[in-house]
Amino acid sequence: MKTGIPLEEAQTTLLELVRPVKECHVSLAEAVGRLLSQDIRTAINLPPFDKSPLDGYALQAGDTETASSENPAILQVIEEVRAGFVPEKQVTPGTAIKVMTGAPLPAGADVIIKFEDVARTGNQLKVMYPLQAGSNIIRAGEDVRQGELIAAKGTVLTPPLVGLLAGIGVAAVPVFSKAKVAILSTGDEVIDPSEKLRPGKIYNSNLHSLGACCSQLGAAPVMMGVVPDEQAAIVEHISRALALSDLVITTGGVSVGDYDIVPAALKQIGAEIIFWKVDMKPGSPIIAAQYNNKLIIGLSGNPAAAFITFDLIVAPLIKRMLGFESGLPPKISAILKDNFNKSSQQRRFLRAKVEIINNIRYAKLTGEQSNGVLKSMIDCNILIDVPAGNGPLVAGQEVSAVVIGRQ
Ligand SMILES: Nc1nc2c(c(=O)[nH]1)N[C@H]1C(S)=C(S)[C@@H](COP(=O)(O)OP(=O)(O)OC[C@H]3O[C@@H](n4cnc5c(N)ncnc54)[C@H](O)[C@@H]3O)O[C@H]1N2
Ligand code: MOO
Repeated sequence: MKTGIPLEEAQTTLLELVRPVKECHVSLAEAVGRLLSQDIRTAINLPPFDKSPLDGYALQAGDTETASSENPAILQVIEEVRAGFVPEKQVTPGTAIKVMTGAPLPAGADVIIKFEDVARTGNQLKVMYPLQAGSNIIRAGEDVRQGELIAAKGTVLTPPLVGLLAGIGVAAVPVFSKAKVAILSTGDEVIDPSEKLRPGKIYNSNLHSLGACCSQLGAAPVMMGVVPDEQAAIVEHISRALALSDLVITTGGVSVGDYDIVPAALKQIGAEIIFWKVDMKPGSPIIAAQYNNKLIIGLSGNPAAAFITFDLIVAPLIKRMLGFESGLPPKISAILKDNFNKSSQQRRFLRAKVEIINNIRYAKLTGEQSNGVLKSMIDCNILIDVPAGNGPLVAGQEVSAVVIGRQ
């Protein structure tokens, strides 16, 4: 078992151990935000046939070559075609077929003229000017052509893409399955927000913040509730969580206190401990283990520490399980807007928000930075990466940061 490893080693070691979960098919109504698990090529032209863009008459342009107001082309209307129906007759010289918007172009016709531009008496149609063959016709395949690649495997399904899939007749969309992520909180002091607060107890925020993170990523959280600081109970709950999910996250009980027994419980289950403790603050006591090819990640119980290690270490794993190519958060540099007065013996991540002013990117701290404070996560969309051994930070200095990109 490794201990005190750099964050990047923790990230890459774990990323190598996860694969996208299975594929499944979902309905169009459930598809937005999911990732395509296969390339999609269209089996049809869209639109599937040449059609009319307006309510008018389909005819042959050749009949109108010499047409004028004084000497109009006179045509015989032989049929009417509504959208959704097909013409029974063909347009031949001297004839026209009335077509509604969306109706197929009748065979033999090479131009469509709108109602407002003709005069009609009985079945007789007068066209007062010459028409250009090919005008006012929507061609088959104008949108997409049969065989064309519509979207590649790994593409996120957006509303226009969902619409296009519907347009080419894909009703069941192949997507990567939602990874099931079990979340379990440990701690004798932790109670459900629905309970009455009692002395010494604290409401369970981790279960819900991490469950919300999983949902936002597109995974399916499996909320396992709270388990007391008893090894047997933790063993039982983690075993159950393993059976119900593709990845297990626990919070609390990973430090060195007398009741920090998640590491011992993992060993009792027979899980292989991959590492314990990452060289970062907050969240350093994170533990990662594997059992039957499933990962179990034990995060610190401190709400901000749990959140930050989730963003930096767990979210990339979930993204890969959901089919994303690279789940690692991007890095940026920015000008610090505030002072931060503490020195950092350990590598430290500070909660901040990006602000762009006059094209310059600034990082503004979002509030109190201690490891239990959740409020400063609310506006946080970047984590400033302060190297180990750094002294206090001063407003105006350049810092590097990891984009967590929530909100
Ligand atoms: N002697 C040492 N003590 C501690 C060390 C150390 O190195 N030596 N490390 C500290 C650091 S850093 C951290 S981080 C914490 C990690 O402790 P645990 O992961 O074992 O977490 P707990 O002790 O169970 O809880 C920490 C804190 O968070 C509160 N908590 C726990 N679960 C929840 C929850 N679901 N929702 C809201 N709040 C929760 C809990 O009450 C504690 O206050 O260890 C330090 N100690
Ligand atoms: O790792 Mo604890 O690092 O302060 O939250």
